[in-house]
Amino acid sequence: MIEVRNLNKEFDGVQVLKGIDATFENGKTSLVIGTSGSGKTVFLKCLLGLIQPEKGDIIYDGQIYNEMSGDEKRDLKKDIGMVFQGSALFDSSTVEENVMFPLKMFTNQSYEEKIERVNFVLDRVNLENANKKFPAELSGGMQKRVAIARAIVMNPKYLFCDEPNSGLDPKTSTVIDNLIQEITKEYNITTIINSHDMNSVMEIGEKIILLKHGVKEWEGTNDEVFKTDNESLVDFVYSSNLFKKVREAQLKQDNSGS
Ligand SMILES: Nc1ncnc2c1ncn2[C@@H]1O[C@H](COP(=O)(O)OP(=O)(O)OP(=O)(O)O)[C@@H](O)[C@H]1O
Repeated sequence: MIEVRNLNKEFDGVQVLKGIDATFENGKTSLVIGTSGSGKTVFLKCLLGLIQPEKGDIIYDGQIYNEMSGDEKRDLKKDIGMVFQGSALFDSSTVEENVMFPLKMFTNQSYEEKIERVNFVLDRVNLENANKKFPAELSGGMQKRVAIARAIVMNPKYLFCDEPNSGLDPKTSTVIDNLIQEITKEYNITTIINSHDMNSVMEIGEKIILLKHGVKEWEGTNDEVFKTDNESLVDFVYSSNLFKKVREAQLKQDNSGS
């Protein structure tokens, strides 16, 4: 579980995160949504320890980040898996080498132990025969699977994904979303996804946090999205005509049922 309390971050006097409070539970897929520039990436970078907030606490399973020793912070890094926007694979390394990288960085395992774990996670993301391929030989969806395999190879407690569907077609996006959600439940991971993909919101948003100009504007589940009166959320969702129609149909159905 990750708890965020009164998180504040500013750059050159401009406040980009304004007193964010949030709780992210393990075994659940939480989405942080919001328009471009709303503060999603800065928020994720604060959680990753890449940016130091001026004020507020980030608490990982009861441990306050700012009170951790250097060793504890290093240990925490091993517990965090990250899927970057655009996959961020090493182009000149094979799939196997890409996925093995964190094990080489953080463990003293033998080659046999490492390759056993690599094969296990590749199998888990349905990439059994891709060990010796290079990223350029794979489709965008397959590259994303490799990125997920690499993110979970250390058996993380926390999984952060920055726009995991960017560049993917809607069908492949859904497959990747479902894979992330399945893995989250299977291994009881606390998963936080930055997204502006409404499909993802509706498909896997067990908890959704809407940021607007650095403020937490709304919080709820995917079931609650279409019933909300929150203007900012409606504005965000209504930018897609498809969802506008779905909401109208949903409200009509609810009204006729009551
Ligand atoms: N290192 C930085 N220095 C100065 N300003 C920054 C820095 N990083 C982010 N910002 C500013 O913080 C605000 C929030 O940016 P952020 O990247 O978190 O938005 P976002 O919601 O992730 O947008 P997008 O969906 O486009 O990725 C923006 O106004 C941005 O210009």
